[in-house]
Amino acid sequence: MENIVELKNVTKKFKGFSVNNMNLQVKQGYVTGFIGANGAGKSTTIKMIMNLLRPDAGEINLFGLDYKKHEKAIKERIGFVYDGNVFFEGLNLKDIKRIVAPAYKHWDDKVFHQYIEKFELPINKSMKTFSKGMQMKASLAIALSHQAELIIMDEPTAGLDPIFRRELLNLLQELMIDGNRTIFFSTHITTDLDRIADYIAFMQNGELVFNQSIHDVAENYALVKGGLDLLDRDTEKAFVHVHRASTGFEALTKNIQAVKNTFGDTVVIERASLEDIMYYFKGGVQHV
Ligand SMILES: Nc1ncnc2c1ncn2[C@@H]1O[C@H](COP(=O)(O)OP(=O)(O)OP(=O)(O)O)[C@@H](O)[C@H]1O
Repeated sequence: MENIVELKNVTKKFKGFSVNNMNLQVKQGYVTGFIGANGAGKSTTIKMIMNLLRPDAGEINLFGLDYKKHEKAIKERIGFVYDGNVFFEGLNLKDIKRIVAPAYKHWDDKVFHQYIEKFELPINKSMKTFSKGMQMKASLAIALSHQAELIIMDEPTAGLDPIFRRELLNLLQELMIDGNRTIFFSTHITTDLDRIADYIAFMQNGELVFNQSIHDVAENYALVKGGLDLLDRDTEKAFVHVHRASTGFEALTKNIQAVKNTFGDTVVIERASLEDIMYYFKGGVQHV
């Protein structure tokens, strides 16, 4: 099975916001980073993938199974790391483990204790005394202790200090070595993705803009700089969005070849970072 998560024409409407007709595939054996501005709909999508929120229309399959018939079998195979305390606040990790472990067929006590030690978490202290980073670590320790094939994380690096963030990225890389695991996670820290992501799914205003390999993103998107005299209604079509300044323009293209054909060497073409891409897509008029 190539796609471990598959959303087909998924729609979810809230007052003032909707996820529209979303089609998303998460490839097995790879790390997919899920990006988008605040309020783009990432958490809503993740909640639907986790069956914490029901779509109004469309289909969601995980491991080729649907939640209606296979909820337990699906959840068994997922490690979910959530930004926030999903556990009972008053409990300590020992109690939580006692509650959570029996729910998983493949719970591994030894692995759990290894992570608790590695993350330097107190096992007898109430979770309400944990810092945000400690709560994230606890959530991660549990997610990694039942041989999950798919790890889903909603902003796992938010609130972590830079050292643990780097350690976490290394750990995720290690987890990928056996080739059977898939990781899907949302983040605002796009530099983390340069380090570990194979695919980038980019969402804006409730719609998936693209889901491409990081290599294809680098091949397709670029920043273009040049003089204002080069711009007219036709040449501007080569761009997602153009910023004008008195000194010239800077624009994002999703078709480098078209830019080369149109402008030749009258413009400068530079690599676009994921932040550049998000920024320009947010900018307004889109020729997509
Ligand atoms: N239960 C709900 N009822 C009504 N509106 C909601 C609900 N949940 C989310 N929304 C709205 O849906 C939109 C998308 O929110 P969502 O949390 O999915 O965005 P996000 O991309 O995860 O943002 P962030 O990066 O800030 O976490 C927001 O406008 C939010 O207010």
